[in-house]
Amino acid sequence: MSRTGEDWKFTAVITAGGRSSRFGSDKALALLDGQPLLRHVADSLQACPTRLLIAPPGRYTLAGWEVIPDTRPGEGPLAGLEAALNHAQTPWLAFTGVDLPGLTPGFWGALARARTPAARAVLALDGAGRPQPLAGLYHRDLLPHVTALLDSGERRLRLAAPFEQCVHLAGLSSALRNVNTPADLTALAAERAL
Ligand SMILES: Nc1nc2c(ncn2[C@@H]2O[C@H](COP(=O)(O)OP(=O)(O)OP(=O)(O)O)[C@@H](O)[C@H]2O)c(=O)[nH]1
Ligand SMILES: [Mg+2]
Repeated sequence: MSRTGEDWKFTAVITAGGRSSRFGSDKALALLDGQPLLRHVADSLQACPTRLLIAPPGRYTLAGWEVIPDTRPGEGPLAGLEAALNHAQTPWLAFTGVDLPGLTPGFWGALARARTPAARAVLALDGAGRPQPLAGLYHRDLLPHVTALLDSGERRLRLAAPFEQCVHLAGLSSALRNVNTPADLTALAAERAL
């Protein structure tokens, strides 16, 4: 798929308002192959015409990315998705977090090609066969549903789209390596050095 073709007309979103409590320092800035994790993720979405970083103003500098503050700070990535849906410039958002440095343009292209007319989310399955909601395509029609979830006290990102409106895609789990702890990062760096 062409990186400049029709399919790249997503609003790219990185939600980056977390506390990195398991990592112990800001994991977005932790280095892998000499680059911050945030940079790895951003590079996978650089072809998107609009790029949003949901984060406290002043926390990160990422050229070409517009910083949008959380409307519900500290309420988790589902709240980050709500803020992003409110600012969507396109029908579809490519939404992810700071801690999936294995994402690539090819990953997003595969999700784009898996969309169906009825789909409102496209999620890849991880190595255990579970949908990974932190690296997915979400349609802006989901905004009222996401707001209703948050208003009711729900915080689970995996509920952002009703199951029957989700497309699930196998075969992409290697892109979904998630860094939550320093040990996760050490293991990933060791594998990449092989
Ligand atoms: N916008 C926004 N993003 C969040 C929020 N909480 C977590 N995130 C992001 O969601 C993604 C996945 O979250 P986690 O892996 O739980 O990250 P975290 O909350 O920083 O880490 P822990 O404190 O260890 O759970 C990361 O990109 C976080 O920055 C929030 O309140 N607002
Ligand atoms: Mg968390």
